Amino acid sequence: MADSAQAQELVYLVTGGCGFLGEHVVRMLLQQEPRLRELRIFDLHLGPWLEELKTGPVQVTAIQGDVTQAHEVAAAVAGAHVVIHTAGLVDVFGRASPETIHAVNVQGTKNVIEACVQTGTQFLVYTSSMEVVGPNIKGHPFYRGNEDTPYEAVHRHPYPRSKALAEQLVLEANGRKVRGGLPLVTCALRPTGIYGEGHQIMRDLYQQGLRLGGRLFRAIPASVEHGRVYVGNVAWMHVLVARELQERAALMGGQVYFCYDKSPYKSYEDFNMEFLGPCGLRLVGTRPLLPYWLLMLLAFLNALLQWLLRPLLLYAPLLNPYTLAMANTTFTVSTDKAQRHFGYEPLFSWEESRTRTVRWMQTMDSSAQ
Ligand SMILES: NC(=O)c1ccc[n+]([C@@H]2O[C@H](COP(=O)([O-])OP(=O)(O)OC[C@H]3O[C@@H](n4cnc5c(N)ncnc54)[C@H](O)[C@@H]3O)[C@@H](O)[C@H]2O)c1
Ligand SMILES: CC(C)[C@@H](O)CC[C@@H](C)[C@H]1CC[C@H]2[C@@H]3[C@H](O)C=C4C[C@@H](O)CC[C@]4(C)[C@H]3CC[C@]12C
Repeated sequence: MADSAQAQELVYLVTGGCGFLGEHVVRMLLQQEPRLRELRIFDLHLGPWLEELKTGPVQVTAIQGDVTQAHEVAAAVAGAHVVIHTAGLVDVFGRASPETIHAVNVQGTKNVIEACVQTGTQFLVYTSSMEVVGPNIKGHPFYRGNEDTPYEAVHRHPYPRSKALAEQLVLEANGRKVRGGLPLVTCALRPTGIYGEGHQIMRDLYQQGLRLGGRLFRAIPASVEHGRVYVGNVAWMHVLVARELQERAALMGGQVYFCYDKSPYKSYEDFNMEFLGPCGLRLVGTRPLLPYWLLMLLAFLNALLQWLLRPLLLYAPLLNPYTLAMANTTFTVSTDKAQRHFGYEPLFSWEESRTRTVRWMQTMDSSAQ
C-alpha cells in the first residue's frame, strides 16, 4: 500500500478494473498513489479478488455495471476526481458482433465522457491502442515509429475502428467545460501488445502447445517485429499520467502517448517463446513451415467455418485473416514522449518483466497439472 504521509483526498474510478490490464492498474494505484481516499472499480464482471483489497486504508468500492448504460456510468463517475477508462471489448477473433464492439468501445466511451462533463470530473485517461495507428489494411510496416511518425491509418476491422473513434472522442473532449465550469483534461495511452500475468492469449498458446506435444509451429518470419510491453509498466504509466495530468494540463491535455518499455523487438512468436520456452514448449522451424498463401487460405477457412457454425456454436481460433495479417506486419515503437512530458520511466526492467511473467506461467502450469 502507498505511504499515507500525503493527505488522502482523491477519488479515482477505473472502468474495466477487473480485466487483464485493469487489475494491474487497480493494484498499482493502491501501491503508488498516496492521495487515494476511495478507489472505485467499475466492471461488467467483478472479480472475487476484489474482496482482499478492502482491508487497507483506501476505501475500495466495487461497482458492477455496463459502460453502454449511461446512467450506470454517471452514477459511478459522480464525485470522482480522476477516471481511468480501460473497459473495452478486445475482440479480433470474431466473438462479438461489430455492433456490440461499437456499443462498448465507442458508445461506452461517449458515456464516460458525458458523465465526466455532467458530474464535474476533471481528469480522464483513456486506454487506447497501437491499433488506432496500425497495422493498416495495406500491411504497411511501422518500424520503430513514434507519436509523430506519418502513417496511413486505414482500418476495416471493427475493433481498431472502434478504438480509433473512441480515442478521437476523448481527445476532442479535452477542454470542454465540466459541471462547475472547470475544463475537462483528457489524454490517451496507446499500449502495443501487452503481456504479463493474466494474459489470456499467452494461456491459450500454452494450452495449444501442450496439445501439440510441447511444440508450436512457426507461422511468421522471425524478421517481422511486433511491439510488446509489460502489463506492469502499462499500469504504471496509467497511474503516473493520471497524477501528472493534474499538474501539467496545458502540456498533456489532448495528447496521445505510446506505452513502451525495454521489452525487446522480436516477432510475435519469438517473443512469446521467452515465456513459453521456460515452460517446456519448443518453436519448431527457423522459418515459417507453411507458405503465406497457404496460411491465408487456412485463415479464410477458419473465418468461413466461424460463419457457418455461428448458429450452433462459437468457433473463434487464433488464426483468422486479420490476426495473420497483423502478426505478419512489422509494428514497433521507439519513443520518449511520455518521458519528456511526464517523466515516465518503466518501473520494471525487461528482466523483471520476463521473470514475473515466467513465474506466473509456471504457477499456471502447476495448477493445470
Ligand atoms: N491486451 C492488449 O494487448 C491491449 C493492447 C492495447 C490496448 N488494450 C486496451 O486495454 C484495455 C483493456 O484491455 P485488456 O487486454 O485488459 O482486456 P480485458 O478483456 O481483459 O479487460 C477488459 C475489461 O473491460 C470489461 N468490460 C467489457 N465490456 C464492458 C462493459 N460493457 N461495461 C463494463 N465493463 C466492460 C471486461 O469485463 C474486462 O474486465 C482495452 O480498452 C483494450 O482495448 C489492450
Ligand atoms: C496464428 C498465428 C498466426 C499467430 O501468430 C497469431 C497471433 C495473433 C493472435 C496475435 C498477433 C498480434 C496480436 C495483437 C497485437 O499484439 C496487438 C493487439 C492490440 C490490442 O489492442 C488488442 C490485442 C491485439 C489485437 C493482439 C491480439 C492477438 C494478435 C493478433
